[in-house]
Amino acid sequence: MYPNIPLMALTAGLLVITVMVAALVLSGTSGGPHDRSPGRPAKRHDHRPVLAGLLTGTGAGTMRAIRGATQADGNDRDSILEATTELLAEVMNRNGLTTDDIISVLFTSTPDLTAEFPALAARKAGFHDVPLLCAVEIDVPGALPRVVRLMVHAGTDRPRAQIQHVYLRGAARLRQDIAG
Ligand SMILES: O=C(O)C(=O)C[C@]1(C(=O)O)C=C[C@@H](O)C=C1
Repeated sequence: MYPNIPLMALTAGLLVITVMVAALVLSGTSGGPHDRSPGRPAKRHDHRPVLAGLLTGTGAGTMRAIRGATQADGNDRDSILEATTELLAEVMNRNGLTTDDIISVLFTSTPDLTAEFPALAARKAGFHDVPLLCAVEIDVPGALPRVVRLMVHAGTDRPRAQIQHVYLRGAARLRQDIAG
């Protein structure tokens, strides 16, 4: 009696497709990246964050965006790296994140900060395999000088209402409405 190889392959293929479709459907129904209901917590024994985690490629839950900003003391390498390192550490700590949870980080510097890329601070802090990008902020007349801003995308089980956005030093005045 020989095993029916084509039938076994077909069965295995159908099983894989079924699991993938189930994961997609479940992650889209609640707590997934397309969930527009603000702050709806996951159920106690909810398996959906795990499936969503598989889809985000991180250890956990839904992809969330976290904002932050700080002000460097001056346009020199040490000041930019020091301010950025502090900001990143606060974002990670206040939101209970590890580098495994991070999907990407986008930085901007005001046009007066040219001495160093803020991304270097992230690499020094261990974000080696995280996609990073730096850009120049819009040069709005009268805007706060020497500001490093960031946007972190991370996989997390926290509902959006519990995300802590971090504004430090002189940048604390920028978004008093959302700063944690
Ligand atoms: O959140 C900040 O860092 C701000 O300065 C505020 C603000 C905004 O108006 O929403 C302005 C400019 C930045 O590009 C991002 C956001």
